[in-house]
This record gives sequence, C-alpha cells and structure tokens, in this order.
Amino acid sequence: MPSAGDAPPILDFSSFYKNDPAAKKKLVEEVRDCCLHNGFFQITGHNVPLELQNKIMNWNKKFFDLELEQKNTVNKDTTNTWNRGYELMKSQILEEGTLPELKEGFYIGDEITKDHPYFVNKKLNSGPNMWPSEEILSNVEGFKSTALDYYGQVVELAKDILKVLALTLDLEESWFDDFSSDAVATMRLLHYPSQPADSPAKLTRGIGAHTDFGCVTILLQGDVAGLQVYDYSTKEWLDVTPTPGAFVVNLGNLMMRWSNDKYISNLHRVINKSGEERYSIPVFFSGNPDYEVKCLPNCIKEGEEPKWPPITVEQAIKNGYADSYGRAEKYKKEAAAKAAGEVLVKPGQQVAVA
Ligand SMILES: O=C(O)CCC(=O)C(=O)O
Ligand SMILES: [Fe+2]
Repeated sequence: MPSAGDAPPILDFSSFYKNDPAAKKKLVEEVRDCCLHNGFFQITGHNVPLELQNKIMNWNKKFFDLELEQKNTVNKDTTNTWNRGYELMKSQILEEGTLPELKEGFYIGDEITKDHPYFVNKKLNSGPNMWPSEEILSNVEGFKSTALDYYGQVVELAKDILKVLALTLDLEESWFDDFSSDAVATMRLLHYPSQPADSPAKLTRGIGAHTDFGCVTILLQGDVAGLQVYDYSTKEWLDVTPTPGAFVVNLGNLMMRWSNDKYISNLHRVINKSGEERYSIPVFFSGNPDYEVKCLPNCIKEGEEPKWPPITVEQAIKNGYADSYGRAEKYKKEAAAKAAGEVLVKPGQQVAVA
C-alpha cells in the first residue's frame, strides 16, 4: 500500500497479459491500493514499444521547434471547433491565481471524417486532425503515421487498464466494455519551456495544480522532470521522476464521480525549473460520449444514496473544459483592463498580474 510521502509506485503490467493468476491478483491489489490512495501509479511491462514512445517524442520536439507562424497554420482556435491542432503558449490557467501556463500543445485524436456521426452530431472533440503541410514539416506523413500508431496503442492500453480497474471493484473484466467502445480519447503533445529565472516562482506554472477531467490519463514523460503529485497528508508535492518506458497512469474526475468518490482523482502540476525544455504526451481517455455514468456497483453501502446524479461522459468533460479556459480568458481581460487603468476586480478577490 503506498503511504504518505511515496511517489506513485511502478507496477509491472505484464502480469495482466500472462497466464499467472497469482501475479494478476497481485497487480489488481496494487492498482486498487493506488486508486484508493491518490489515483496515481506508473506501469512498465505494457505492450507499447519503447521505440514507438521514442519516435513520437522525437516528433513532439520537431513539431514545437517550428516557428510560431508555422505552428499557427494549424492553430486549433482558428482552424476548427473540435479541439484539434496547435494551442498557443499561455492558453490555460488550471490553478486559480497563477499566471497563464508556460506550455504549448498539439492536440491529436482519432482521424474522424466529416461524414462520421460524431462529427455530424458535434460530439466531444470529434473531427479530422489538423496536420501541418509537407512544406512546413518535412515527412509530415511520418509524423501522422507515428502519432496515430502511438495513439491507437495507448487507447488499447487504456482499455486494458479499465479491465484491471473492473477487477479492482470485484466486477467482471468486461464491465467497462460498453463505455470503452467508440470511445473518445485525446492526446496532447506538450512542450514546457524552462521557466525563466526572473519569473515569479510562486505564480509560474508549466501546468497549474489540477485534476484531469476524464476517466483515465496515460502520460509519457520525456527525460526532463517536472511533474508533481500532491500528497494531502503531508501537504507536500511529490516528484514523479521520469522512468524510461514507464507510463504514469492517473484517474480523472469522471472515474472519481463514477466510483462515488471511493477512487481518487488527485491534484498534480508541472513546474519546469530544470533549465531544459520539457516534453510530455498525455492521452486522456474520456470514453463513449453518450454513455451515462452513474454510481458503480460496489461503491455504495446498502441504503445510501449516490453522491452524484447520473451524467453523460460528454457533459462531464465539457463542464471541466469550460472552467479552465474561462479562467485564462478572464485573466487576460482583467490584465488588459488593468493596463488600461480600469478595475474589474471586486474587493476581496485576488487576481495575479505579471
Ligand atoms: O506534462 C505532464 O507531465 C502532465 C500533464 C498534465 O497533467 C495534463 O496535461 O493534464
Ligand atoms: Fe493532468
């Protein structure tokens, strides 16, 4: 059982694939302990090849090495409404009161054509990807095939992790299959520049303290540290040191709600003080957008009411987005107003301005 002050343990996921009931049972118990403790663990022994992880990480660097105007040819805010493509530095504030975040992103998902029902019905994050042209990024086809291969393999891994999660709740391994079929998942390539020495340390974030909105997140860290998980009992931030080949897995708010708050969606953040560029790739597995999430079996005592009413996957995720982007917009408006000498802030309300 992880205890206070421990970083997320590294578990050997290969026990899930082997025909060794005792080893599988041990894995299930370890995962259950982590879900109850802070919803974070790391895995090795999965089926995603190290070579593919390295290849997508190299493309990650190549993409962000492009000039800003080149990246802006696939800017997600000017080219589409379904959340694919390039996201500018400082677009999000996940932690209230901190500065816009020192990270830029590139969003990729399933290649959904414009005649697909998810696109036609404007489902969550569903539509064609935005790839730069060959003139801008040479061998863009290589980028595309690596990204989609990696994405597909990590989505399969997410489904396997859900099978283990079902077992942790004493449910059939297939319990999450309907939720996982035709699932929406979004991957973001992330680049965190090293934070400038003169930036206000208390307010500067690569990504501010937050919990993830979806069901389960599978994160590949490059070789530069910066990810931290909050430990409520010691009130300390624990470093999650990158381990080659390992994925960091964490539960999101949807899983916490679904389990009636039995399993934890934990606060985490990134601060890059390394002096080096940091790259990472989270894949957020949201699930089937129409699936209705209501209190899981074995997560409620007899005679008790569930803490949360049912909600569709789509609605739950959209609620999360609205909060974080709204905050960055509000910040920018207030900063602009302040520069213009206006005061929008009510007494008692704190706004951080650089
Ligand atoms: O980059 C990382 O290590 C973490 C990213 C993260 O927490 C997120 O994108 O939600
Ligand atoms: Fe996160």
